[in-house]
Amino acid sequence: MTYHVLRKSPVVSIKNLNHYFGKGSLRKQILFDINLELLPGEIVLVTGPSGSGKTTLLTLIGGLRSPQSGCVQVLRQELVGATEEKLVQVRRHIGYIFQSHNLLKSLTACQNVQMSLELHPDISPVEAVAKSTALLTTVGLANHLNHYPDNLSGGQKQRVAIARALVSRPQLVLADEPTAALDSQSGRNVVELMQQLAKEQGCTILLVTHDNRILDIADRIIHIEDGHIHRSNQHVLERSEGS
Ligand SMILES: Nc1ncnc2c1ncn2[C@@H]1O[C@H](COP(=O)(O)OP(=O)(O)OP(=O)(O)O)[C@@H](O)[C@H]1O
Repeated sequence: MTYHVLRKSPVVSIKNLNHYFGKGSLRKQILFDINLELLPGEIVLVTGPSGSGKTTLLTLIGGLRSPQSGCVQVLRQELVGATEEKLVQVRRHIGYIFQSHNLLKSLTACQNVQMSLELHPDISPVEAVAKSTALLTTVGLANHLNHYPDNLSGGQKQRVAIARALVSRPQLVLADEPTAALDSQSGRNVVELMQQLAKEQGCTILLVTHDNRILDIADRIIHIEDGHIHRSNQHVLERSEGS
């Protein structure tokens, strides 16, 4: 019973979130009264025109900037009014995947993945190598463990970034246009891999995209326009499977 309740409690719960950039006469509202819940294991896509506020929402949920008003609960922590220390704590339990993969050029694929485990003191260096090797093998890079990013293709770099985001088994993964720099087949492979790993690990994925070709991986699609959530399609897959 308790387990059931815990499973269903949201990973992200946002109430009445407004966000502004700039000061004085340049102050501009970017997000308007956002209300949103993400449940464990859900894959939720965020679509919307350029400049509509998608990345801003993602960075607020990710504790990469401080939310100014409303309630933003992430992994049971309130981020509105949180100290920088608390934000850092929350970030440790989130996996991030960005368009430009952000791999360190001076580190090999395996070292890039290991890096995200260094934040977890309970994982020894030997375990970190083993976990990183295992996940890079899962994403099809067993033969590229010691390659540097410059010697990997765009799709391979993005797969390293996925391994890095997921190796610590985060409950929440935030992805900002992870397929933008990839050709259509690599993009497809990358999101299917994210979907497979997320379902295996039971983590929630929030993914911002302009890429209509990947919408079918979503359990739910949220559409943002001019800082407002315009549509939130519940359980896309369930409905299309049932029809
Ligand atoms: N640091 C900032 N300071 C001031 N304005 C900003 C800042 N970051 C974003 N904005 C503005 O906020 C609005 C929303 O930007 P945001 O990047 O969230 O949109 P987006 O929907 O992710 O766009 P895109 O699809 O082009 O990435 C835009 O008008 C942008 O110019």
